[in-house]
Amino acid sequence: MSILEVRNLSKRFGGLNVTNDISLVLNPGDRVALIGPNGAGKTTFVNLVTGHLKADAGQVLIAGQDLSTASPTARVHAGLVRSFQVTRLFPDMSPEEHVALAILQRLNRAERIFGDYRAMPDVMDEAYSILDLLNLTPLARTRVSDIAYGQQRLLEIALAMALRPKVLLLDEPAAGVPSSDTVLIEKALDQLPPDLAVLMIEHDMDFVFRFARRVVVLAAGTLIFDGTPQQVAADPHVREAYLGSYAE
Ligand SMILES: Nc1ncnc2c1ncn2[C@@H]1O[C@H](COP(=O)(O)OP(=O)(O)OP(=O)(O)O)[C@@H](O)[C@H]1O
Repeated sequence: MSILEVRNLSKRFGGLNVTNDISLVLNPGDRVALIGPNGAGKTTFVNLVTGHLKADAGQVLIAGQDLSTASPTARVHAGLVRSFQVTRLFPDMSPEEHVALAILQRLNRAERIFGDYRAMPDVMDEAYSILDLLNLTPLARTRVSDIAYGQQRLLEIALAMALRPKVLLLDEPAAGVPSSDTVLIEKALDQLPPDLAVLMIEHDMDFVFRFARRVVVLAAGTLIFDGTPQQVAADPHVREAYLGSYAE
């Protein structure tokens, strides 16, 4: 069964068709890059899928459940999780604290947030398995303000993983990261659970070609291509709409 199914999703802003009858299916284990020129409607599409924007028409099914009118929180509970943004991290807190608190929140034990989570072995075990997954264990007790930006971005993904996603939505995970550190992000993404479906908005085409096994292209609100990275580079419509000089 597909883990995310988007059917005929549409959204207009004033006279502009920002999302034009888009359908998309993600299966467990998919690694999909969502690309398109600036203003193509990528962010809007993701906001419609997460429920942060209301669609004019269409359906969103998560693990077979129709959640088209459900709140963003209900969609998170169903397994659709978007990575947090660095701007939402607390500079004085450590990665360990961030991840432990995210786990407590998921477990509805947030009332114990001010208790000592270090005395909760289940929370600590899970926190460290997530920190390990993202290669953050050596920095577990360092203040976020003292860790490199690339590792802060990994912490965003760690927080999303603490919510036990079935589908993980990533918004340009390597944006702003110095090129010397993008390999850290790539390595960590390679370690994500194989049955997790990942949909990533990404502009960096080198990154896309290394990460994605499937590429979806939006142009002017319309899905114009869904195929392999090898096919995308050769598709004349994509070249015309987007890749331009990159594909030459
Ligand atoms: N709240 C809004 N009200 C009106 N128009 C909007 C709104 N949000 C986005 N738009 C317009 O919808 C179009 C798609 O924007 P969107 O941000 O989804 O594109 P994008 O592909 O994510 O772009 P980028 O790569 O630059 O982030 C743009 O023309 C944008 O100006």
